[in-house]
Amino acid sequence: MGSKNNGRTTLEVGADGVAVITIINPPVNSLSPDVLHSLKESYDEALQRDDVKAIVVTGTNGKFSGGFDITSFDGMQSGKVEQPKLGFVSVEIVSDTLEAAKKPSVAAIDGLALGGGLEVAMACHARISTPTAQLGLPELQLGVIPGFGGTQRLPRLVGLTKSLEMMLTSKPVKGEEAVGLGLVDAVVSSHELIETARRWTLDILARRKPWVATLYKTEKLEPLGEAREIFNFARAQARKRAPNLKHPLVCIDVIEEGIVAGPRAGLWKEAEAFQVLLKSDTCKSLVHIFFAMRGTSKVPGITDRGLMPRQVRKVAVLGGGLMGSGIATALILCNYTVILKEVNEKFLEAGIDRVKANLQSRVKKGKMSQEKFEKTISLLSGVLDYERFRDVDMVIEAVIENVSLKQQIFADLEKFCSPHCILASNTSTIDLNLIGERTKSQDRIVGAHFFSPAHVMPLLEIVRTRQTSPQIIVDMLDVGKKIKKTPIVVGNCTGFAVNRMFFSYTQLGLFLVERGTDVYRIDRVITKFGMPMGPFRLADLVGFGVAIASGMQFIENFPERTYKSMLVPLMQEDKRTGEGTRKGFYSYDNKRKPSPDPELYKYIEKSRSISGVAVDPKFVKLSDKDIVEMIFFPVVNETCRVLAEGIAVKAADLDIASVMGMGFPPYRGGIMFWADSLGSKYIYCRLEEWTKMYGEFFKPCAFLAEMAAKGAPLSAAVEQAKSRL
Ligand SMILES: C[C@H](O)CC(=O)SCCNC(=O)CCNC(=O)[C@H](O)C(C)(C)COP(=O)(O)OP(=O)(O)OC[C@H]1O[C@@H](n2cnc3c(N)ncnc32)[C@H](O)[C@@H]1OP(=O)(O)O
Repeated sequence: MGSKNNGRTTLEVGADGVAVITIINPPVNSLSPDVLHSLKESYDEALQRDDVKAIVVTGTNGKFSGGFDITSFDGMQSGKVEQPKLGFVSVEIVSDTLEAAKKPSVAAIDGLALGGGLEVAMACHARISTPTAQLGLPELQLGVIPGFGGTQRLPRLVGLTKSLEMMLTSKPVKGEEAVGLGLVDAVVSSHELIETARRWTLDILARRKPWVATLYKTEKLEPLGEAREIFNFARAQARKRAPNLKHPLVCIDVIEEGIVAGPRAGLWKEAEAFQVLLKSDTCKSLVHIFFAMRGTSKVPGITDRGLMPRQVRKVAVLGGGLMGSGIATALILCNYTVILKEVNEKFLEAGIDRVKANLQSRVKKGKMSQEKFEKTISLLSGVLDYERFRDVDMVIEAVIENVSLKQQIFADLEKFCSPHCILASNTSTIDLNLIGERTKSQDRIVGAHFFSPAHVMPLLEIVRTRQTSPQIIVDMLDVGKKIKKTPIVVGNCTGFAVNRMFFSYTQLGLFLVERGTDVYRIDRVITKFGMPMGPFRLADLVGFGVAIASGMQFIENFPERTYKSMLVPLMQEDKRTGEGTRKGFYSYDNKRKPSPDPELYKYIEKSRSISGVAVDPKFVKLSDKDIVEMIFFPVVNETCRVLAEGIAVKAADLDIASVMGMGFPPYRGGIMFWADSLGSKYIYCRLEEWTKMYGEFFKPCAFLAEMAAKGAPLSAAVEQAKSRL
């Protein structure tokens, strides 16, 4: 199958006649083609040897297996690596060698058994796990379905409803839940795991415990009529949740085949579907996102220097507003001690109340116990001055966007904090060099740009200036990881990476509306493309105050590519500023449900007349494809500039920025990956055509022009991007 030597299994036979087969392929013991071959060989050997009575399968270093080796997907997709013949793993190895073996086997699961890892475990005749082990079939998050028999065995162990939930959401269960579900047979601590599994397999041999071939179990399966209803419900849910995705529906079909036509038929249908889905654009995009997410914390010149992150124990947050309180919440949730500073008692109390409310909402949803709430909130204390800042390891400033205020704060911080303290600002627009102008500490000033609500949104932009020291970036990356954010390291400029993309996105909506495209149609088309909401619904949600403030920054810094429409200011004049005022592009009822508002057309008319633009029938009848391209190609253009200016290290980081910061659909691989699927030349030509018709605003940047001329993909251009850092 594969050519690279990539992992193996070992076989050790004890005096009790139990052979322990151990999967070894760090870091997660993934099932590479080599591991799978070796697993078959170890099994064949154990089955042949007379001194082996029974088998235990386990993984090295406290991890059973993280599943099929995702790094081998690329080779199989491009045809560089030969795909295993149909059914080789699921039928020949997993079913006909492991499950059909004449000697009993038990899986000893610690750490994780995901995807193919759990599928191997389910083919054993029993499973023992540790209470915290994670067991799941997360293949759908990679655009494929379980391919080693998981679609057939999981329903037979836990029932249809739970197995569908586990596969369709890709969420694992912990060992302690798994035992209740029937997925594992017993839960024991790590140090008892192998011994218990050895005894268990000998007990099976002696018929003191059942010898179960899961593929043929039926008692957990619902009767056919009921099963059909469950499938139909699951299909309706899958269509509603992700209308553009086919593989969840394929997964349901494959499970159904096993119920209707028997598990062997199900296995073959699964094998065929897996091979087809592996080559789909959705799978390629989602696998790209998987690796891109893990790649954002690998920053050339920073994380390859052997620097170790310093320990951050205590963090001070300045400002208890929406952002500051969200940041404080994110920190205490991950066990950091936090001091929240405000300017007076009233603001301080309000800030602490916001943090409490953030935690309480978890308690209400049953995600946090009252006891955990008390323990978490005890990590937070409030102050009105800098006295207690002397022993903090990091400060995150999150006050209003006012340059002189921030300059004063950083000058004060330099006086009160220790010289090792990291000085971070949550500014979303202001130049960090300006913020640190009145200090001598430029080397430890860094941007920590959170997205609202900060305790929920997964992205963190870490902004570095030319002076920020690599150690500070390494420290920030570590804190980011500990508070469960995906960090992207970016350079210092107006709007950094995410807001620059966002700005193009919202502006183009205004351009189209002034020429006659319907507001609500644009939102519908963009939602159908896969964004969580269209640009107008989003503007309402965020509130026009933010849109206007960042708009001003862009007009100032990038005037040649700012579309100047009066629509938003006109609405603001009438106090229509979005969801907060119950009226924006939509009107909102008591439950904040949006509906189209005919009054909006009055404002559109007025802004058209100010801009001197007439309705163009072409724009009234624009196709869905044209709407998508006119909204997103300028975003691609701006993203190219961000890359070419060296604001981002690599295109894949911008894919993650678009997915996690903007809500760009991950199954399209992020903005640059999607652009490359269409081709740089095509995007360049369309932008050129629009530039001629509608002005400089659409003009493709030099980087895009260069890539188009070479016929090169935008994401292959890392070397060309000259870093400004
Ligand atoms: C036919 C079958 O049905 C098909 C399959 O099995 S498809 C695979 C199904 N399995 C999965 O989807 C699991 C994917 N992995 C994960 O969710 C997480 O990596 C994890 C929960 C296993 C570990 O998470 P965490 O401890 O945070 O470590 P994380 O940084 O994600 O991973 C550690 C390293 O292992 C790699 N890795 C994780 N799972 C892998 C896999 N299945 N194959 C290859 N590499 C994998 C990661 O890329 C990362 O590599 P890096 O250090 O070079 O960046």
